[in-house]
Amino acid sequence: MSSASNTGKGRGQVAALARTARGWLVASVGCGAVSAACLVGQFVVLAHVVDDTVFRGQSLWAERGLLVLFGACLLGCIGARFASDMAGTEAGLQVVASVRNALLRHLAKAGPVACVRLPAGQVLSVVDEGVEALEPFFARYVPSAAMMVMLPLLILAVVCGVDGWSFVILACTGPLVPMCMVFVGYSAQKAMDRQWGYLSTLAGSFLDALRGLKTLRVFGRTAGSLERIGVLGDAHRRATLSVMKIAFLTSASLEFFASLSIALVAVVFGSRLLAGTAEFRSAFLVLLLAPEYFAPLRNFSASYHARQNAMAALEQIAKLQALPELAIALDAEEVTAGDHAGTVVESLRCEHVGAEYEASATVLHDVNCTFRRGQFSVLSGESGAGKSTLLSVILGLLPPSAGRFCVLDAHDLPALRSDVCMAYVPQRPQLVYGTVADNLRMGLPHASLEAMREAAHMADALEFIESLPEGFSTVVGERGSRLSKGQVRRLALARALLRKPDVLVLDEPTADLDPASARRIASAIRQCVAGRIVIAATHKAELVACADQVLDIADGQVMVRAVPGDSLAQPAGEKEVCPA
Ligand SMILES: Nc1ncnc2c1ncn2[C@@H]1O[C@H](COP(=O)(O)OP(=O)(O)OP(=O)(O)O)[C@@H](O)[C@H]1O
Repeated sequence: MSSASNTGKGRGQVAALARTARGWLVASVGCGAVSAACLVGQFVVLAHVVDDTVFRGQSLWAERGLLVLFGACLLGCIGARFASDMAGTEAGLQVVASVRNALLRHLAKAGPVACVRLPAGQVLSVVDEGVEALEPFFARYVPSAAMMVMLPLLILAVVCGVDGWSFVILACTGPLVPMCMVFVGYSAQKAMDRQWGYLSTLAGSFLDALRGLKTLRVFGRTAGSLERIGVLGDAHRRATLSVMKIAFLTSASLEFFASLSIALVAVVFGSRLLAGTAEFRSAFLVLLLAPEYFAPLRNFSASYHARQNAMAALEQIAKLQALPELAIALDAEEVTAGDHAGTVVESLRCEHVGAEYEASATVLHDVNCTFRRGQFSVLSGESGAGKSTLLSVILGLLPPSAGRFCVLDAHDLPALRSDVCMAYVPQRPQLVYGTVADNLRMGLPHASLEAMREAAHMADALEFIESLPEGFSTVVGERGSRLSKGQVRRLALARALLRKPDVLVLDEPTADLDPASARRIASAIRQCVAGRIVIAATHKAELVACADQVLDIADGQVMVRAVPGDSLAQPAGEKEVCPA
């Protein structure tokens, strides 16, 4: 993508973001204007008072009116500057909060299928540091950019009325600063982009190393991984240093121009004062104003790297925002049993459904099948056949690329997806750092202990939970590291059952389990079938043996296998075929 189109996009994004905190930004710039006016007023009054008392023999008492005015301007300047800073900070914080919320909402809509297209480390660093980088842009850069225009123009106007030579010197040297900023801006932006690239890769590598510590250690690759992280850290340090170098060089060149210009004004005025062709009041006022003419330019330069940083961050944010919204939007995400009274989901139906992750790489095509209430359906097939893909379509995480997936209610009428209480046990269940109860309540936030015990009992997890040192209050460790794989799986099943779902979707629910545990889980699943739709993807014979319907997936197509004693001919949930 060309840098011009990037810049255009960046400007569009900035304008859209500025609208979210427009009030505070206007307040910040407005207060900045008041402080600029007070500052100039204060110096005009001071020059008057000093001239009157030192050269015109006036007493301070005679100047009391001007002294009060000076005090008022001083206080007004301090107060307005404080208010401007506070309003700018508020604007920055508001933008950060709104961008982060929007980004998180978008990631939720993109869903897990789209989110895995970017490395987790990158997503993490953008949502964290990337969004934070917008705060100094709106809190400092935007107000200082406004101030850089207002205060120098005001000073130029005053100086123009006081002394022509000084006006010419300031008017000629002032624009050198923004020109210098534009010149260094391009190389600074490149350095910033490089810095962001290293930060994202570093965050991703660190996360991968933490997750795969066990494997790295067994393979003897811990040192190699640490070395790689070290190299990346070093590259990030160097990129940061080059950014700082540009920032320091910019401010040094600015200082040079400012000092040169002020010295020139002083020398020109000094020589004219000596020659008696200029008066003290004007010279004093111009010398008071000259440093203030450059101060906002200096502040602007100091905050310029905030702009570069924000532009680099916006580019990363745009990549996250470009993730497609694959997950079906469920407004009623907190749907639980009872919330959808009146709708009893009778069946789920795939009609000529196709599924793909990337265009032209179809995983499933022309899938026709029905999942009925009170029926346990098993998706079977070789690894990579597309079982999890079909589950993603059913869960609404991947929209069908062809055909349609529909939900039918008790009257065989289409029901809204958001009316359906679904629960899911993924192939690799995720537990959070917290207690057993915390993890169960992710399924149903205010579940009672009794409800949790009941769900745990159904999932064959109650016995092991009660044998833990603190029962339901035992901390499970990072991603359930203090539990066995089988215990994690049973806990995840209990979490799903706690929701009392209409539709229970399970991906390899008996993986990692010994035959006895697998049979117990199969039997537990079988017990849940009454009154709900249960669908599992599995390779395991003990689950296939429990099924009312087996769907074989091969070559992207689904074949319904005949099962002896099909549940259509048998009352719901009463099948007892789980092997002992
Ligand atoms: N997020 C993804 N992006 C791109 N391709 C994917 C993604 N997930 C799966 N695939 C591809 O889709 C195909 C089907 O994968 P899927 O996970 O559905 O198979 P599966 O039958 O569940 O396999 P397993 O039994 O090993 O879990 C595979 O070729 C896989 O490489």
